[in-house]
Formats: sequence, C-alpha cells, structure tokens
Amino acid sequence: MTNKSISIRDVTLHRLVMRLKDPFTTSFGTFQEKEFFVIEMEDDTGCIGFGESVAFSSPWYSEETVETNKHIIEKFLIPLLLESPIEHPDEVSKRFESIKRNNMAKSALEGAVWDLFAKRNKLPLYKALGGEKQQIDVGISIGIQPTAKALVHVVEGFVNEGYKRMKVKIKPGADYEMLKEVRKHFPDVLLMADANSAYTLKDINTLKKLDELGLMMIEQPLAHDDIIDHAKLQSELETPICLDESIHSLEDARKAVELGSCKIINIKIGRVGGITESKKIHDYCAQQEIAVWCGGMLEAGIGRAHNIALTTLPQFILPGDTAGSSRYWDRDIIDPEVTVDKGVIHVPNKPGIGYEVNREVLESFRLDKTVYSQKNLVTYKQ
Ligand SMILES: O=C(O)CCC(=O)c1ccccc1C(=O)O
Ligand SMILES: [Mg+2]
Repeated sequence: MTNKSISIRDVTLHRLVMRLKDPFTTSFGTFQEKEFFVIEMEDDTGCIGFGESVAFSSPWYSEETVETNKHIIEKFLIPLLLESPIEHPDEVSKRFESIKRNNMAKSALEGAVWDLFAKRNKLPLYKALGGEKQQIDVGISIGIQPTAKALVHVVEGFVNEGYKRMKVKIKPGADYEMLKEVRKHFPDVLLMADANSAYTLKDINTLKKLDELGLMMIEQPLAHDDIIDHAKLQSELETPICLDESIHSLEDARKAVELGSCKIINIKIGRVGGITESKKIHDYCAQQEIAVWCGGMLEAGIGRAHNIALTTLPQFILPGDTAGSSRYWDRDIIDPEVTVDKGVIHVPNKPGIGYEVNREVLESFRLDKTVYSQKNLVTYKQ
C-alpha cells in the first residue's frame, strides 16, 4: 500500500431523489421516495471516491434527516476533513469526534474516503477492509402487507427468486397471525421479524407467542433507545433478539451484549458512523461469538456497494438485507447494477467500491449539486 497521504481537493454533494418501485411500509411509516446525497470526493491526484448518505427525509427511524445531514456535512464535517491530509480512513472518525452523534452524516463522508483510499491503492474495497469472502448471502426485508394472503404471495416471490432469508416487518395487529400463515406455507424458510420498536414490555405475551414460529430472530422489538427492557425481554424469550436502532457504536454493542439485551446485532454503516466503527463492532462480536449481519437503509448502488464490501468480513455469518438493485429501483445509479444469483451476490474485484457510478443516470435523479473546496468553506466557529 502506498504511504502517500490523501489530500482532499474538493467534495461534491449531489442531492438525488429516487422513487422506489413499490412503497415500503414499516411500523413507523411508509417510504415511497428516497432523497439522499451522493458524496463525490476528489484528491490532489485526481482520484475520486464515492459515498452515500442514508438518512431519510423524516426523522422516523432515527433523529437524522436529509436536511440535518446537509447541515452537519457542510458546516462541520467537510471543514474538518479538509483541514489537513489523511493517512488512513481509520482516522476520519477520530477527526469527527468533536461533533456529537450525526453518525449518518459522518459515515457518508467516511465511505467516500474509504473508496478513495482503496482506489489509490488499487484494491477492491472489501480487501482494503480485510474481507475475504468472494460471495455473500443475502436475504430480503419485506414491508407490512395489508393481509396475510398478500404477505404469503410476496414471500413466495422472493423465495422463488432465491433470497436466503425472509425478514417480515411487524407491528401490533400485524404480527403473529400473519407470520403463522407464512410459516404454514414455508415450513423450512429462514424467517425473522423486524418490529422497528413497535412494542413495549406490556406486549410480552404477544412476543412470547412468536416463539412458536421458529424465527431466526426478532429485530428491535422495543424502544429505539433501550437496552434494559430488551435484556428483560430476552430472558423471557427463546427467539434471539437482534438489535438495530439501539446500537450506535462499539460501546453500545458492548453494553448490550454484557447486559444480555440481544444475541445478534444488525450492523448498519450509517447508524454507527462509518466503516471503521462497523469493523470495530464486527471484531468485538467475533470475539464474543455474537453473530452479525448487514442491515439496509433502502440504499442506492453506492451505499449498497459499501454494504457488500463490509459483509465480506468473517463474522457476517447471517444473510443481510443487501438485496439486489432491482428489488428497489427501475434503474440504479451504478454499472453493473447489483444482481443476486441464487441468494448470493458475487463481490466485485475492481478497485474501490467495485461498481462504476453512471453519471447520466445520477444526473437524471439529481435535484441539485454543491461543490466544497478550501475556497468556499462555510465554517461555524464558536
Ligand atoms: O432493504 C433494506 O434496505 C432494509 C429495509 C429495512 O428493513 C429498513 C428500511 C428502512 C428503515 C429501517 C429498516 C430496518 O432495517 O429497520
Ligand atoms: Mg431494522
């Protein structure tokens, strides 16, 4: 690897809006459009790295939004990044340490630095991360459907496409009975549920009934900021609990594991503030024998490519939510699009994220673009 440090010349924020093929319903709301930023970062050698912001337009999943991402990226993070050269992408999270939380904003920029770093070193991103898998197993996340019959039909379609694990969104009133129908039709399918914090400990009887269905896990049944009640619930449930919303860092992961709040962790790069923190959580979980898998935020191709690279690390032993491009979009912004073959994605071996950004397609979805360089920095000082 070259020891030459990375001097970032400019950062471009492309604001895009893309329409999902089908609306996606969770316990907290329905998504139809995805607005986000593509981060394009150029260094002084003309090498370009890409990142993608994953926050949604509304603060339903977490407190960050597209607008707060822009504010934090533009006013605070880019100035820190352009302050001095970077030796290694692992330094980026340290450099952002003075800015509290805003993990998705941080991660969008850090992802671009990782891609740039890998490209400069002519390495596929997954190898730059220390990953080894040439192919990764993928599952699919299925939104809440109006009826059990509709759900069974959707599951059948994805089983036939070869996806390795079915994750079904649930909420009170759309849980046990619906999953029971799915289990009846597909007795052997790997099945799990994601509640996105729709329950409290008062619902313990409903949650206990889910034990009958042989689920791989139940994801984030209780509050987004809780690990105490999850520990109480886990001690009463046979089904393993997987935490998503509650885990923002290695420290959060350690505390949840020590308390017994979960047996599995869903790692989302954006939620934990980047690939470096994701790797730390991965390494800790490997040591603790806690299985991890890579979650999704309805990403377009760039974010998806980062997820694929991360998933090549060995402790990602369960299928992730990184489905193929065609599950979400009529046309993704990368070439080739991400394809799933019998439930696996073959990891690309080209340098960096391993997929080309298609400029024409990107521009067709673009609302606006802002370029930041040393010359036009907007800095907020105390
Ligand atoms: O297919 C994907 O990208 C994952 C979809 C998904 O489950 C999800 C989508 C939007 C917000 C939260 C979640 C989640 O994992 O909880
Ligand atoms: Mg989830």
